[in-house]
Formats: sequence, C-alpha cells, structure tokens
Amino acid sequence: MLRFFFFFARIENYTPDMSVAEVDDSIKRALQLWADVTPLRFTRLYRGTADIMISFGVGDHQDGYPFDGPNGLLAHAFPPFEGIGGDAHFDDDEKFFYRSPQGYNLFLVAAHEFGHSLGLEHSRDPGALMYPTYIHRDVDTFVLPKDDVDGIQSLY
Ligand SMILES: CNC(=O)[C@@H](NC(=O)[C@H](CC(C)C)CN(O)C=O)C(C)(C)C
Ligand SMILES: [Ca+2]
Ligand SMILES: [Zn+2]
Ligand SMILES: [Zn+2]
Repeated sequence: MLRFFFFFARIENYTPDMSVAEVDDSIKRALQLWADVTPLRFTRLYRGTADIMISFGVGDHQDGYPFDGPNGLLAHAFPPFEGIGGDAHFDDDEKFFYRSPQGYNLFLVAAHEFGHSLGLEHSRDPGALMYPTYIHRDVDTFVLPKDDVDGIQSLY
C-alpha cells in the first residue's frame, strides 16, 4: 500500500534579486529534488502556517540565529518539529541568482536547506548537496548526489 508523507510549504516574502516567478521555480525545483526519490509530497500554501515557512531576512530576524551580512552564512533551516521546525530562512544580504555560472544559486541553497527541513544533517562527502560549504554546480545538469539520496531514503 502506497504511503506518502505530506508537507506544506509557504513562501512568506521575496528577495529583490530575482523575479517572483524565478523564486517560485527555484523553490519548487528544490522541493521536487527530494520528492523525486521519496514518498514525500509537497503542497504550496499561500496563507496560514505551513510546515516549511520560507522567508528572506537580514541580520537579526528574531529567531536567535542572526544573519551576518554579505557572504559567510547564506541561509539556515530548522529540523522538522512543531513551530519553527522545518522553516528555511535565506540571508537577503546575499545576491541570489536564478541561473548564472557564478554567485549563489537560490535553487542549490534552497535544496540544501530543505534537506535540513526534512531532517538531514550535514555530509562529509564534498560531492553531497548536504556538504556544509556552498559549492556551485550547473543547475541544468544537477542531479541529487547518491549520498543525499541515501540520506533522505534512510529517513522516509
Ligand atoms: C559561502 N558560504 C558558505 O559556504 C557558508 N555555508 C552556508 O551558508 C551553509 C549553507 C550552504 C551550504 C548553502 C549554511 N548551512 O549549513 C545552512 O544549512 C559557510 C561555509 C561560510 C558557513
Ligand atoms: Ca551572509
Ligand atoms: Zn533564521
Ligand atoms: Zn546546512
């Protein structure tokens, strides 16, 4: 019998770095990466409280984990549990890109954060998405590395 894990996600605000459509598509594809290899299913909410509340903020944004200005920390997310659990915050002092050979790609950053939102810790494999340091990759050819597939499938 097929069993699914349903998560709700809501984009609370937007970065000025990209168009709304580009942010929406980046987030959608970052969630789809994980759904493609698990019985996870994501539904977008436009109001109210979702499991994964997605927002952009700068400096102290009232969760006890202030951002640090340009570069350094790019984003953070909380492991799944009630309240702030699952939420993903992006440092809007960064310039996020939709598709470009350099800079911080929102899809890649978001995919990493959602790994945390779903319960994954960091990986020691430098090829893994869950490696603690941002590594730029070509988003057109990006597929979820095996280390990450194994990790998420060990949870769901
Ligand atoms: C360019 N700056 C970096 O590589 C920084 N790493 C990050 O901002 C991590 C997110 C990336 C991997 C998307 C933070 N993290 O783990 C969130 O879950 C530092 C290594 C400087 C901390
Ligand atoms: Ca920063
Ligand atoms: Zn935060
Ligand atoms: Zn991380």
